[in-house]
Amino acid sequence: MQQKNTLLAPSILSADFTKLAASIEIAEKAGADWLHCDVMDGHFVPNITFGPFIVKAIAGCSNLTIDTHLMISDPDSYIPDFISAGSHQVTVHQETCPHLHRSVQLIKSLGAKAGVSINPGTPVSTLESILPDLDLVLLMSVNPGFGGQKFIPSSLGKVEQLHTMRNNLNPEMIIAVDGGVTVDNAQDLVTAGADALIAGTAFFKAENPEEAAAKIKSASR
Ligand SMILES: O=C(CO)[C@@H](O)[C@H](O)COP(=O)(O)O
Ligand SMILES: [Co+2]
Repeated sequence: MQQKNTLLAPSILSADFTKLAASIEIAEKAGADWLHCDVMDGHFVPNITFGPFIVKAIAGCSNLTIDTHLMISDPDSYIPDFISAGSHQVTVHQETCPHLHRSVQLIKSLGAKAGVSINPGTPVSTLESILPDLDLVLLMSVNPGFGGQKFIPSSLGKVEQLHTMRNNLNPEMIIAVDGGVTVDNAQDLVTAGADALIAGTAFFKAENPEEAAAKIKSASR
């Protein structure tokens, strides 16, 4: 099988918000592939971050793929705003979408790639019906709401399970892992089937972000 490079998506949540443009430049220079934008509403998750206005500012000063992670209730009402703001990929939570197929089709109809995320407590099997329609799955390896949490070890088995399911149903679909990713667990995650790794703390709080990025991106399968 052809060896693929691991995609790195620094989470802007861990960046210095007083120096957003400089933080984005650090990510670009370090060879990041996506910029991960964590949108939280204080309802679905116990924290509030930012909305389309900030995503637009981020997209305006970056050439990277803008990967927007919506941790909000009723995402359908806001998907158009986040795509107009410059998101190339929009991921919704399975737990927030009673009509998941409709939400996914809405994202695609507006020209963005569509992703679905699941919480650590949600089984991978719940994605089976929607998998053929997806561009990516964002597997949460912490409970969503905050950066800087510890990786939940059982997530590794979920990546393996999803990898098998993806090979059968949608081989082109990307598996991304989000939460507690470090230079030390990156290789295990990629071996299990991850294609993209989201890294907030491990990238922006690293002494040398460029070195951290190189280590994470060197993980291969
Ligand atoms: O979506 C989330 C948390 O809800 C993540 O994207 C985190 O923001 C990643 O941060 P680290 O765990 O890598 O510090
Ligand atoms: Co995220």
